[in-house]
Amino acid sequence: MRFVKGHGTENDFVILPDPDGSLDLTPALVAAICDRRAGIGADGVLRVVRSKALGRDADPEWFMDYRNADGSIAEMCGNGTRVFARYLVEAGLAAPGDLSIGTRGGVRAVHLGPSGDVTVDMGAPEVLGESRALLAGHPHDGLGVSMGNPHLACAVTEPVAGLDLTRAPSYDTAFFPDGVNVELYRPLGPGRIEMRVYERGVGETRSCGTGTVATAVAAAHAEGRDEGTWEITVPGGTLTVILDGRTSFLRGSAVLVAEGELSLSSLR
Ligand SMILES: N[C@@H](CCC[C@H](N)C(=O)O)C(=O)O
Repeated sequence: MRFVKGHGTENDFVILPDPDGSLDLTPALVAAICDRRAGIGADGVLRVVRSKALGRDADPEWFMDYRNADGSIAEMCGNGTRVFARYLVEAGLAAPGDLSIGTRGGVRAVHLGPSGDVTVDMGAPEVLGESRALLAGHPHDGLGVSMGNPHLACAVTEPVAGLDLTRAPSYDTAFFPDGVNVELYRPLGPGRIEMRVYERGVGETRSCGTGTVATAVAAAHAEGRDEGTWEITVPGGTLTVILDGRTSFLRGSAVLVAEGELSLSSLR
């Protein structure tokens, strides 16, 4: 079957056009596609399917069926939504400008700007409360935030480049019964943050859209506010997050870099 490869600030995805929902996308197939040696390699898969084919008749025409690299399902993916929108427009399935995309986390309004940036209305963040992660034996206190999917955003004082993210952080499984994405962030000055992330179902990635929004929420919360604009630098680039007290916006680049034919029989 045809595939397209794309990324948003180096959070990379294999896009599988499956308009009628006929593909049997098992966790094992997703893991095989995302394998960086035996497959295409990616942080996740974006299946492009008509909402109607899934019985989601009230949703917009296109549904983003997002899967993590280990085959697990997540409620939402911010960078994935931006790359998905780029694909819809470049494939001629949606007009440039404003469009809506169905996700498990709800309908997301997207704007494709003339400069190449893609902005998503990520919805209202939900503050879950304080919790703690253990990273390479070191405790890190943070703020739990739901962006549809669960996050724990922990402030650190040292440069994030020096943190050991080679192993999964441990966390309070009673607080996060469905697992959690852990962000480590360092404020650099007004509206500027650097961040790294260990994603549930993936491992360390070079960017995480929902994670940057959760980080902005935690940074704002620490200052007793819920509004502002942040430039958040991740290993794969820089994303802009805007909080207006009601909703949140994520803005950044989204590019398609390759397309080809996937041998499903070999991968299976
Ligand atoms: N990279 C994504 C988040 C993907 C889902 C996450 N790993 C989870 O399991 O919740 C983003 O850009 O938001």
